[in-house]
Amino acid sequence: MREEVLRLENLQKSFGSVHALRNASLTLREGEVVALLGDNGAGKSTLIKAISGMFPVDRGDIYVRGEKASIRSARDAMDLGIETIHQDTSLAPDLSIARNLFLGREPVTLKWLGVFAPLDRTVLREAARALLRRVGISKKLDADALVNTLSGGERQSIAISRAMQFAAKLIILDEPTNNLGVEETHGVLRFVKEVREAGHSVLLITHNIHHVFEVADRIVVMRRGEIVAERTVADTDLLTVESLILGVDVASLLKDTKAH
Ligand SMILES: Nc1ncnc2c1ncn2[C@@H]1O[C@H](COP(=O)(O)OP(=O)(O)OP(=O)(O)O)[C@@H](O)[C@H]1O
Repeated sequence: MREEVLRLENLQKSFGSVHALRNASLTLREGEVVALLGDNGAGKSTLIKAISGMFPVDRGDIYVRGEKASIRSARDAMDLGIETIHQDTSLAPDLSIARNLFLGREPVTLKWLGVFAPLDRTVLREAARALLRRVGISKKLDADALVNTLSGGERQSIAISRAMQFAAKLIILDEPTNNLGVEETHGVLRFVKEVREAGHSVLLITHNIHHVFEVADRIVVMRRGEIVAERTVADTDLLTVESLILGVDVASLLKDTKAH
C-alpha cells in the first residue's frame, strides 16, 4: 500500500453552538487525489483550515507521514509540505507575475566559488514562462505584468501554479476552478493529474461533480460536520454522489417529479 501522507483522527471544532466538525477522520495516501464534497455549511472549509494552520481544532489529532503534527500556522503547514490555495487567495498585487510565482523561493545563480546571487531575473522570467505554459495560461499573460492588472480568475491561476510548482507532498485546493475560464479550468485539471503522476497528493474541494469524476481517485462526503461516506470514483456514479451530498435519494426524487 502507498505511503500515508495525512491522517486526521476525530477532529472536532465548534463555533459557539455550531458543531462545524464532529469526529472527522480521514486518510490520504501518496499520489492520491481525494475530492472533499458537501453542501454549503457541511464543514469542508473548516476541515481544510484546521489542516492548513488557520485555527486549532478543539479535539483530535493530525498525523503527517505517520508522525503526530502540531500545525499552528500556515508556515507550520508549509514546512510539513502542505500548501493550501484558498478561494480568497492572496498574492502580492504590486509585484509581477514572475515574482509572485517564486515569492520567497526565487531562483538563484550559482556563481563560481559557491556564492549565490540574490535574484537572477533572467532565470526567474524563464522559469515563470515555462510554468505559465504548463498551466496553459501563457498565451494571455506576460510574466512581467503586475498582478494588480489581472482578473480574479487569472490571479487564481497564478496562485495555483505557484502551489503546484512547490508543494512537497500535499496540495489542498479550495474551489480551484471558481471564476476560471474554460481553458484555465482545463489547465488546472490537467495540472492536478500531473501532480498526482509525480507522486504528490491533492485534497480538492469543489461543487463541480463533473470535475471530480475527471480527476479524483476517491470521494469523501461531509454533512453537518461529519464525514458520512467514502467511495472510490470507479465504484460510484453521479446520482449516488449527489444523493450522499444531499442526504436524500436523488434517483427516486427525479422519478417522483416525472410521475407528477
Ligand atoms: N469563523 C466562524 N464563526 C462561526 N461559525 C463558523 C465559522 N466558520 C464556519 N462556521 C460555521 O461552521 C459550519 C461549517 O462551515 P464551513 O465553512 O466549514 O462549511 P463548507 O462546507 O466549507 O461550506 P461552503 O461550501 O458553503 O463553503 C457552518 O455552519 C458555518 O456557518
